Amino acid sequence: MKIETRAWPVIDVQGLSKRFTLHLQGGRRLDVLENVSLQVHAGECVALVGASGRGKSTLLKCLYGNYGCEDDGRAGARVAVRVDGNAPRYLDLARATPQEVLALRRSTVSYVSQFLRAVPRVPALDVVAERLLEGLVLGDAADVDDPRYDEHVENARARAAALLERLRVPRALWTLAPSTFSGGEQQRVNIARGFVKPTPVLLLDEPTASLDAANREVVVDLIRQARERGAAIVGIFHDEDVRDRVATRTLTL
Ligand SMILES: Nc1ncnc2c1ncn2[C@@H]1O[C@H](COP(=O)(O)OP(=O)(O)OP(=O)(O)O)[C@@H](O)[C@H]1O
Repeated sequence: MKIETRAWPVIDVQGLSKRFTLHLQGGRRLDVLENVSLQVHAGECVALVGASGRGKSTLLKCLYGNYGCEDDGRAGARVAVRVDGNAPRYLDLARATPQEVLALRRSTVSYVSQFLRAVPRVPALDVVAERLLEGLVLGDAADVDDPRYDEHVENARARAAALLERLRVPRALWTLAPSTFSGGEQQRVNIARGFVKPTPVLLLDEPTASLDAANREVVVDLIRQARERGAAIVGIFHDEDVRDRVATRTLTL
């Protein structure tokens, strides 16, 4: 489904601040983000730039709901959870319940983190396919009885396989759990998981960091295609060549 470009932003951050309180260090306070504003429309890719430690990854984690945002009643971050129809419906991340954040991740926001959090014993193919299975749980006794189970799992695995193929993950690895994979192989499984579902929002934390030139090209293509289908993308790309080719603008933190 192509998302129409509209006047309103899919991601709308207004005056966001984020501080950490280090309880084990006498309650020291780290002010990481100060009054950050960012609007991202469908089809845009905003690259976060700035020196190490300026809070680029922290901003992505706020948008993914990993980190709470400060809520002083005026500032905040919101993500449009309904992007069709005439008016967007936003989820305010400062006030969202854990269930709302989980639903947002299922339907709206995909996140490629720097490192894959590999679940022991789950094969690479299913790490990717799971993202497409909505509420179904692979192998769960109750779900196996669901009449849609076989068809859903087959479709999800076929789409996961196509993406792993495109990302050149050797077929012999698909049935193995990624915990023993090389850094680049793990990152490609991570990328496949992040891209397999065409969500309206994509958050990318150095998606090409441990990739060789050929795989970097595949990821550049995936990002451009996501933009073309209307995804709103925020990413960190230390490789300037990649950044220049995928980003529509930059935000300096
Ligand atoms: N959970 C946390 N608890 C305490 N401090 C944190 C936490 N997460 C991040 N920080 C601090 O926030 C600051 C910003 O970190 P962040 O990872 O967002 O920076 P960055 O701009 O992405 O850096 P880099 O380019 O090096 O990856 C750092 O000083 C970091 O130590």
